[in-house]
Amino acid sequence: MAVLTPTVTLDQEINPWEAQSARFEFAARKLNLDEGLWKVLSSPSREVIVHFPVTMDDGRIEMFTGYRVQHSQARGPAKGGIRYSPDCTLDEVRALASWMTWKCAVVNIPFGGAKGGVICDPHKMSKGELERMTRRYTAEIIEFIGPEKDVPAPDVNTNEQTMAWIMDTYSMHMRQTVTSVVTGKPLTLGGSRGRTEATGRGVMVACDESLRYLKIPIDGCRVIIQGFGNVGSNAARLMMEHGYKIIGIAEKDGGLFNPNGIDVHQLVEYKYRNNTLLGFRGAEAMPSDELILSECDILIPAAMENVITSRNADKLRCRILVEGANGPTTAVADEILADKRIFVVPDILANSGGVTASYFEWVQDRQGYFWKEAIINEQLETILRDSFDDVVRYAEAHNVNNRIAAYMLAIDRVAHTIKQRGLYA
Ligand SMILES: NC(=O)C1=CN([C@@H]2O[C@H](COP(=O)(O)OP(=O)(O)OC[C@H]3O[C@@H](n4cnc5c(N)ncnc54)[C@H](OP(=O)(O)O)[C@@H]3O)[C@@H](O)[C@H]2O)C=CC1
Ligand SMILES: O=C(O)CCC(=O)C(=O)O
Repeated sequence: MAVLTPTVTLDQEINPWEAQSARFEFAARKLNLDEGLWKVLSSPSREVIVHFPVTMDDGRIEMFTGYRVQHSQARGPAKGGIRYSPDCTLDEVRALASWMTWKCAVVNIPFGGAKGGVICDPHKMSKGELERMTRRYTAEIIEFIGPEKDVPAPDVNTNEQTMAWIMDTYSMHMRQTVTSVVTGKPLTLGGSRGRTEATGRGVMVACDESLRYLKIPIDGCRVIIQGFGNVGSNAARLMMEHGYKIIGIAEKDGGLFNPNGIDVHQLVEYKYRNNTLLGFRGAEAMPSDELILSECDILIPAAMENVITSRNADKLRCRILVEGANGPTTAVADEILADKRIFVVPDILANSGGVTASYFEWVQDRQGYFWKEAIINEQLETILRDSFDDVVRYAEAHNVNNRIAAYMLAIDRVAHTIKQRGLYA
């Protein structure tokens, strides 16, 4: 049975909220989920939309629109990143918030799900403009966030500096320093060792476990990665150091291909200096959309949504797809990948290393005691390996693919908590 009928329009197919809802409904039906719980879980519990002014460097006032959507707080405070993007929409943030609920449940950490976004083009803004925008956005949503309510983190185009501004703005309003209001902060402001690399590290663990499950050796395993930001660059570096061969890296302005492997350390250095991958001498230039269709063992989309759709899924030439990004594959494409027998590690499992390390950061901030990096990495890897195992065993037991298994496992855990709390009496 198809998760989403292939007769949907492309607009419907690439709407992230539709993509999330299609998988939720399919998994809920399989679970025979109680009708009331279905209603509770199929829409976010709170959607905040704010319009706010920012003084730009030239003295102009610009109005910005921001969102913070909380999907569920049943298992604990809502948790999830904030993204800055000109294409950010409410439906996208809704979907991302729901994916956070399922992701935290898959790795069994005590959080619900939320996500935030501001419509802006951060590449065209100065540091001062970004700081003023971040502080004003924080002030606008301040009553809805907090260590016990909703804990933001970095996502696309936000980073530890953004988190430092949010933490400082929140603390100014509370009249005391509250580090645990956000995660992904700089180390000196209550950040955690290992958080910056955590999502990439988790992606590597997902690749290791997939290979172990499929009985394929790691050494020389050929990998193509789309996106060379936080997730993509850290996954690429850690994986190269671990014996993988990174043969392709695709970014918005073009891709790089080298069948003998790209030196990721040199590429990180090059991008830092030039702010682009273009012109790097250690690989051939190749258009990004062509690169992600090239033959490889593992493809890792680690940039954005809707990269693999009904238009290109049948052209993929990878054996394993590990979703570093949120929502890179549409529900229609899922069916095509299943027909091609591509082994998929879904986003809510594959990129869960970030929120798992965020959980460690939140715990450390509240304890006021900071752990060594080796302990963080070890605990992160244990949680991710166990969660991978839970998902693939669930998939085998229920004869569903890994994505539906992850949704079923997560929905069941959240539903159980709601019933236990008696929220649904
Ligand atoms: N950061 C985290 O901890 C987590 C992130 N994720 C998800 O991972 C994905 C990437 O996030 P993150 O690495 O943090 O974001 P970043 O902003 O750090 O990096 C995104 C990268 O993707 C590139 N990119 C953007 N559009 C395209 C495109 N069309 N083709 C190829 N590359 C593109 C960007 O290039 P440019 O800068 O030129 O636009 C940038 O290098 C997102 O889906 C995010 O939600 C999931 C879990 C945790
Ligand atoms: O670290 C976090 O809290 C959330 C990261 C995030 O936004 C995500 O996993 O998509």
